[in-house]
Amino acid sequence: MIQEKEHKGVVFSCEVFPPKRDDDIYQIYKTLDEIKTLKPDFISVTYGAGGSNSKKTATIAAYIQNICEVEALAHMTAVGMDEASLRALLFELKKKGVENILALRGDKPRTMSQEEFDQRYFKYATDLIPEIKKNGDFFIAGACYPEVHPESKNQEEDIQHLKQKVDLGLNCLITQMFFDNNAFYSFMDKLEKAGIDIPVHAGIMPVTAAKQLGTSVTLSGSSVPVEMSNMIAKYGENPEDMKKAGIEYAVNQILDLKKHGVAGVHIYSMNKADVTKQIYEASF
Ligand SMILES: NC(=O)C1=CN([C@@H]2O[C@H](COP(=O)(O)OP(=O)(O)OC[C@H]3O[C@@H](n4cnc5c(N)ncnc54)[C@H](O)[C@@H]3O)[C@@H](O)[C@H]2O)C=CC1
Ligand SMILES: Nc1nc(=O)c2c([nH]1)NC[C@@H]1CN(c3ccc(C(=O)N[C@@H](CCC(=O)O)C(=O)O)cc3)CN21
Repeated sequence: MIQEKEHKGVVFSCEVFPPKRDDDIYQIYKTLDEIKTLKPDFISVTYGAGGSNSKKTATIAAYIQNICEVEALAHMTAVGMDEASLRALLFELKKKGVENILALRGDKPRTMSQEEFDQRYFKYATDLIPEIKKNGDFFIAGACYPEVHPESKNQEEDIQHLKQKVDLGLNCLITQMFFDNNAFYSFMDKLEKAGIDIPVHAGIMPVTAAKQLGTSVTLSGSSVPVEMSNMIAKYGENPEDMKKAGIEYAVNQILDLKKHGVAGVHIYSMNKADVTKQIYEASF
């Protein structure tokens, strides 16, 4: 199980996603074999929209936990689940030796109608956490939003909901990606005022290709600082230079976060072992 308290220094973790095609599973194992040499404190695995990938998430998490011998954090999204499917998935994870879960509400899957989404069984991550606790002794992480969740009216409301989530017994938080560290620092001040004192891991997305930014911003609503748009304007057309600049941007973010006493850094690796390795080596 992830043991935050015993950890000395800044916790380092990263994130992979299950391949879309079943026959690409060996590629992700190869990626994980490379990432594990960095000895991350944990590696998280995303969960396919609506549960289509839940088997793959559990399989990959088991590989991380049992073959790589790195703590695996399995993402779990409530949106397509009910009590029975949740229990079955928890049973499956337990059986595979996976003890850490990122409890998420989840995005609306493309294949789900708005009506189905509105009538979902678990409304929020807050509904999912007690169900997980009922079914075993898991380490539970949650998501948080330095620049406010896109569906929230304002930051006060968003932090109130976050406080409810934390009070249900979360062990740590992982932030949505952000490109402006000041957004994170001001968020952390507000969390302290709200009495939220569990470790917060800063989510860093290396933007190593210009087209990546569009998808990321659509998902997160994160603001793009002028340094980043300048970087894309300057290097966007040249893949090699863009990759270098994107890595450098992430490294600078991390070095500054460490100076400010961040508890952990979570790299949205996007299955790119070489990018993750370069960032790790330059910043840890
Ligand atoms: N896979 C990942 O690593 C990450 C995924 N996400 C995605 O972000 C989205 C949101 O997921 P979560 O943060 O888990 O959702 P959440 O359920 O904690 O919050 C979603 C929205 O509902 C509001 N809310 C929360 N609890 C509420 C309550 N009890 N009553 C009324 N409103 C409430 C929040 O303020 C927020 O606007 C999902 O689409 C998730 O998949 C976000 C960050 C990381
Ligand atoms: N709203 C939201 N949903 C998520 O699933 C999510 C977040 N936010 N924020 C944190 C991480 C980041 N995640 C991401 C970020 C980017 C892509 C993305 O760019 N996907 C592309 C291509 C991926 C590739 O093959 O390189 C896609 O077309 O799916 C996917 C998941 C998953 N997580």
